[in-house]
Amino acid sequence: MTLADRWLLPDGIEEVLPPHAQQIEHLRRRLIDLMDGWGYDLVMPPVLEYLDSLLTGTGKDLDLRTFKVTDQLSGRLMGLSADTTPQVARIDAHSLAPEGIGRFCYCRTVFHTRARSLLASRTPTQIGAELFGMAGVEADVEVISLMLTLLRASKVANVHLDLGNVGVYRAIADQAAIAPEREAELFGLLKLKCASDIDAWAEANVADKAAADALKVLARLQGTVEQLTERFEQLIALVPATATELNHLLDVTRRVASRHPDVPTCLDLTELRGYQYHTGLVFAAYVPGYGDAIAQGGRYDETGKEFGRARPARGFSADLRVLARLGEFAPAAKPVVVAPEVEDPALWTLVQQLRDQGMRVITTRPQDSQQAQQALQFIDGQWQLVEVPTV
Ligand SMILES: N[C@@H](Cc1c[nH]c[nH+]1)C(=O)O
Repeated sequence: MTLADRWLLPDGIEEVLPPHAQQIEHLRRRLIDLMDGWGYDLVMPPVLEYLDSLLTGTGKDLDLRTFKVTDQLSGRLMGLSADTTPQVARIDAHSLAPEGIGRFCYCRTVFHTRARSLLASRTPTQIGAELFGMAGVEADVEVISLMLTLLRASKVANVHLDLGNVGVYRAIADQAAIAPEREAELFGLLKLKCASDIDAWAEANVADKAAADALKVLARLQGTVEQLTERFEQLIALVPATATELNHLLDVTRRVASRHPDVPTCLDLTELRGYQYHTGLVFAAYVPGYGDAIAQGGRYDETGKEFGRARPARGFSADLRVLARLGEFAPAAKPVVVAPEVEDPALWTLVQQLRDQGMRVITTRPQDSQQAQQALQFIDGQWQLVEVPTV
């Protein structure tokens, strides 16, 4: 290993330097405060815990994405958290188990063995919110509105929203009686959104004619509410069990559109989310020029059951560093003052006062003070704040 190799960071793992680190930290405070204003309590789940509880109720995707280590104390396998959502579900079901509605938010680093996409980090700073114990359209509208408000506060421009519903797929898959070992194939094809391949797969693998036709319709369910109304009706005629979730999707879409008329909204029923714990409505926000969702979430009513308490659950997550990079959020710059390196109690007191007032006071030699707008100087027997002439 050469000296240069020793300094190399692994692929997908990065350090954040000034001024970006401070910008991200300011954005974090802004967004946590914002979620606090919506009644969401901050939680800090452990970064490392037993694998069993970390992966309860989640799909293979999250398992593959989780770094595993052996605990020297218990000999059991532990995992580094790759997603905060199941941990917050555990907090809601078990650690806190609030009587009424539970609203929680978080912001911390999670770890991925493989990045989620070519653009993503392997150590994203996951920020998000989870809402428990509230069912119905209002709950989905609240969570989506909070996500869009966070994106606006991050000053991310031109956001558009995609909405889907995993429950619709599930209803069709149930009627089609797809063998579990074949389901991954279909999932893969839907992810690629290639309608002709899905048609061929349905013909070859699904005996129930209505369910096979429904899969073909599903493969083409991408567009606006107006464009898809007729196909929704076709789908309900083929698989009546899809009706509840499709109508729910339409309700949520209309309510979100009326609250956020500036955010273009599209439906995409082939969007099935990666971690496979979602059970109903799913959504994701995109911006032009970034080929990946910048925030995503959905409903996952089953996860709490694994921890002894099933109740309605939905939430969203984003990578704070992506929001800071794509958004225009800029914290107000603090005034910079330089103070000379002189040991004088009067100067020390004044420096502390100015720092308490929110100024950035740097003790330095005058010749090192290029970035300062003001300086403390000893004039007429006392320390005074003077403007530094800009050159
Ligand atoms: N944690 C999920 C998003 C989510 C939060 N809550 C529900 N879904 C993700 O990162 O994809």
